[in-house]
Order: sequence, then structure tokens, then C-alpha cells
Amino acid sequence: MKIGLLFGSFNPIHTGHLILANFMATHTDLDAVWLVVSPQSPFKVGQEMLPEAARYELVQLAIAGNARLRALDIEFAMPKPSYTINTLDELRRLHPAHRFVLLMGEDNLPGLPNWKNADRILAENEVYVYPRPGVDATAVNAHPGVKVVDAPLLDISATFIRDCVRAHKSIRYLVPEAVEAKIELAGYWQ
Ligand SMILES: Nc1ncnc2c1ncn2[C@@H]1O[C@H](COP(=O)(O)OP(=O)(O)OP(=O)(O)O)[C@@H](O)[C@H]1O
Ligand SMILES: O=C(O)c1ccc[n+]([C@@H]2O[C@H](COP(=O)([O-])O)[C@@H](O)[C@H]2O)c1
Repeated sequence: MKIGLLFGSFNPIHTGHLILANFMATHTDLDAVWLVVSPQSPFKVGQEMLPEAARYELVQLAIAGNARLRALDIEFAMPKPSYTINTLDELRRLHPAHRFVLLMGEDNLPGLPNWKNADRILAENEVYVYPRPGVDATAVNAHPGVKVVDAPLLDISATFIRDCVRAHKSIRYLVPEAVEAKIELAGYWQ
């Protein structure tokens, strides 16, 4: 199996993540996409985050019923911050028969050279990139292993979702119904 890995904080998961994941799982050569919930992104230290278990639960609610998508909590038991190279090594050790591809939104590409062991990440992995509005990532796009897919732009972010909830504005259709219901019931960001 060829599997795409979408690493993220998912604080919370939103329709942008879901369209990206499903597009990669159905419009490329990938067989499935695994959404890896990171307890602590190295680039978001000190930022407000829901507890990792709550973010993981929202991801599970969001992807329920989609056989091509799966949620992973593998980084919960690993050292923090969550360095992607360590998780890639661990996933290859656990699943030697699978081929893995790194997935990301275009906004993450300019910072990729600053990730831990970025050279090894790029040498060992194909990277499929989903375009994101307002990003110029041409420098890293030139790397032979990096492929930007041709897909509809989605101007949705977790930041916008949190801001809407705080302002008591509707997030209907910006997140799946089950995610909206859980956010409301639990009172996240209110
Ligand atoms: N609307 C989008 N279009 C393309 N890629 C996206 C989109 N939203 C998220 N991604 C990608 O999904 C991955 C995980 O993103 P993350 O969980 O940090 O969400 P975010 O919406 O960017 O969060 P925040 O607004 O809190 O920074 C990253 O690779 C990011 O680029
Ligand atoms: O490995 C790294 O050095 C690294 C640096 C920045 C981000 N990441 C991962 O990239 C994912 C998205 O990060 P962010 O900051 O956009 O939420 C998340 O899973 C992070 O752990 C990883």
C-alpha cells in the first residue's frame, strides 16, 4: 500500500483538512491517508492548544465512515515537540511493507528546510503538496521529490474556526456536523 501521511495539530480539524486528505486519497496514486495528530508542533510551542486527546477525538469524529482515512495517535507516546522525522522512522519500522508519502499544505513548504533533518526528509520521501491561498513556495517546489497537486483552493484554517467559536459565529459546514456538535457540547474555546 502507498499511504499519505498528513501531520497536523488539528486544533481543530476542519473541512480544509478533510478535502485535502480525501483529494490525496482519491485523485493521486495513494491508497489511503493517515492523519497524524501531533501533540506539540515544534513551530507552535507556547500556542494555545486543546488537549491532544480532544483533538484526536475530533479527528476520529470527522473521518468516521471514510474507509480511506485513518487517525493516528502514534506521536502521543513519543518525545515532545513532535519531530516528523522521528515519526516517519517509527512508522517505517512498524510498517515495512507500506510506502509512505508526506502530505502538507503549501503554507508549510517554505518552513520545511528548517524542520529537523529536513535534508533526510526530502531525500527519503516524496512530498505531495496541497495548494493554499496566499503562499509563494516556489523555492522548495523545485525539489524533485515535491509535487504540488492541482486542486481547489480552500481558504479555511483552524485559527479562523477558533475565532468564529470565540465570537459566537456559526462554523456550520466549515467543520463536519459531528465536530461542530462536540465543540459546542464541550464548550471548547468559549
Ligand atoms: N485550507 C487548507 N489548505 C491546504 N492545506 C491546509 C489547509 N488547512 C490546513 N492545511 C494543511 O494541513 C496540515 C495541518 O495543518 P494544521 O493542523 O496546522 O491546520 P491549520 O488550519 O493550518 O491551523 P492553524 O490555523 O491553527 O495554524 C498542514 O500541512 C497545513 O498546511
Ligand atoms: O519535524 C519538524 O521539525 C517539524 C517542524 C514544524 C512542524 N512539524 C509538523 O508539521 C505538522 C504541522 O505543523 P503546524 O505547525 O503547521 O501545526 C505538525 O505535525 C508538526 O509536528 C514538524
